[in-house]
Amino acid sequence: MTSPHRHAPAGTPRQARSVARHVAAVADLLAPLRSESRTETVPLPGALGKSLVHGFLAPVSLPPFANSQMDGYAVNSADMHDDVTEFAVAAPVPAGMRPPSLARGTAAPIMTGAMLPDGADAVVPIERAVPDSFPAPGTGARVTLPATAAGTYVRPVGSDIAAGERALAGGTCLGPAQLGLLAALGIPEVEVYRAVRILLVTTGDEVVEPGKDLTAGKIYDANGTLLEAAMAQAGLEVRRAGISTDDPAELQKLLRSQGADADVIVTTGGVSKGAYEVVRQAMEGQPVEFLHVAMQPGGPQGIGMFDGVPFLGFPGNPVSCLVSFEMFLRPALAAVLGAPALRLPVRARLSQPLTSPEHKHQVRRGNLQPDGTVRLEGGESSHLVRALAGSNALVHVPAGVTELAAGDEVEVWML
Ligand SMILES: Nc1nc2c(c(=O)[nH]1)N[C@H]1C(S)=C(S)[C@@H](COP(=O)(O)OP(=O)(O)OC[C@H]3O[C@@H](n4cnc5c(N)ncnc54)[C@H](O)[C@@H]3O)O[C@H]1N2
Ligand code: MOO
Repeated sequence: MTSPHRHAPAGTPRQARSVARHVAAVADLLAPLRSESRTETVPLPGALGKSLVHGFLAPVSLPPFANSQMDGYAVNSADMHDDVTEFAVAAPVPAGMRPPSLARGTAAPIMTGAMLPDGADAVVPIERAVPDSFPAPGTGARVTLPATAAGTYVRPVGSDIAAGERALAGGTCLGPAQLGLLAALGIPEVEVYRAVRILLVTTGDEVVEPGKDLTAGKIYDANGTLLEAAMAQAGLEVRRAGISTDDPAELQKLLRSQGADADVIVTTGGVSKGAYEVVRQAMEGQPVEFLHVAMQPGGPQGIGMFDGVPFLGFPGNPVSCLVSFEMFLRPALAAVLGAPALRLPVRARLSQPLTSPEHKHQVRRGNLQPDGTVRLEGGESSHLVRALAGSNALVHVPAGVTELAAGDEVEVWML
């Protein structure tokens, strides 16, 4: 008698680990990176893409004072009894200092952002004044203004954030907007987690540096550049150790000579089931596990420690190693440190049908269109770098889903 569950489906190792479990395992491995010893205080521009160590409260209110939202006249709305009221034009409100109080029955020319004088509670834009241009100061001019309610075109003190309110939470990934808020609050430097240092090694006797001659059986190293760029864009500090041959002793030497001060060692290739899996062999005797994640591409993975340094062994196919970075290393670092930011997940409609292996989470590459549809680029194979280069998104087909039709909704991550 056969049980439908007795055998793993073809191509899926029995003990495949789920994507979520592997993300958690990578996060556990990297948890020690969240340590006081890995923090630094840097001027704001140096904090871009890094994660804030401590949350903090606003030291000042924004705006710090009530000010005008328009170029126009500051008035006291209580002076306006009719549809239109004539005012004596007061001295213009100077920018950057406290203006004198507004005398009743007068309207003071005020520019956008200038402090509202005491006694004023509204601003009438210059376009609504008669005449609709500012008179020369001190000419005894008069202006007619329409009835205006208190608060009109006034930005109240603290209307953005009040002093003492939470400005940013610890673990926030600092992008331009967050750094802009810090600057607006008058904070010149912040304590962040230092950039994670990656030692990146690509492997394979067949792999040669771009620019060298391509002899029979050789291919150019795409992974080194692809991953270095992906990691650099995510704010990681990457050291390339070059290409290791398939000699495990050479790889060990390379890792020992360059890996000691790395936060994480990442290799590509040499992790599957071939006869010469250099990474597997180089890790013998180290607490490193080689396993299969129920994901396509990027199934074969290595994880553990090499000489006490956290180690991740990504598969050698170019798309597989990029997908491994996006699916495991980025989310794990985001969970542990708060940076890099997670990819933005959006819902999109497939513009064509697809099939996917039942027990694997499939990650296809695609192009999200302005109309909310996503067009798949290339097939599922993990050697398709040209299709990857034409994509702007990863398209997720969760385990358990075997077929999707054109028009079906999928989650995509914007790259
Ligand atoms: N019998 C099995 N064979 C394979 C399995 C399996 O489960 N059983 N898994 C397949 C999958 S899935 C993947 S992914 C690969 C992973 O292989 P490795 O990590 O051992 O990587 P390599 O064999 O070294 O290379 C795979 C592929 O990628 C090319 N490559 C390697 N490095 C680079 C580089 N730096 N730049 C560009 N291309 C690179 C390499 O030439 C191979 O074509 O294993 C499958 N096999
Ligand atoms: O994981 Mo492999 O990446 O399916 O080609």
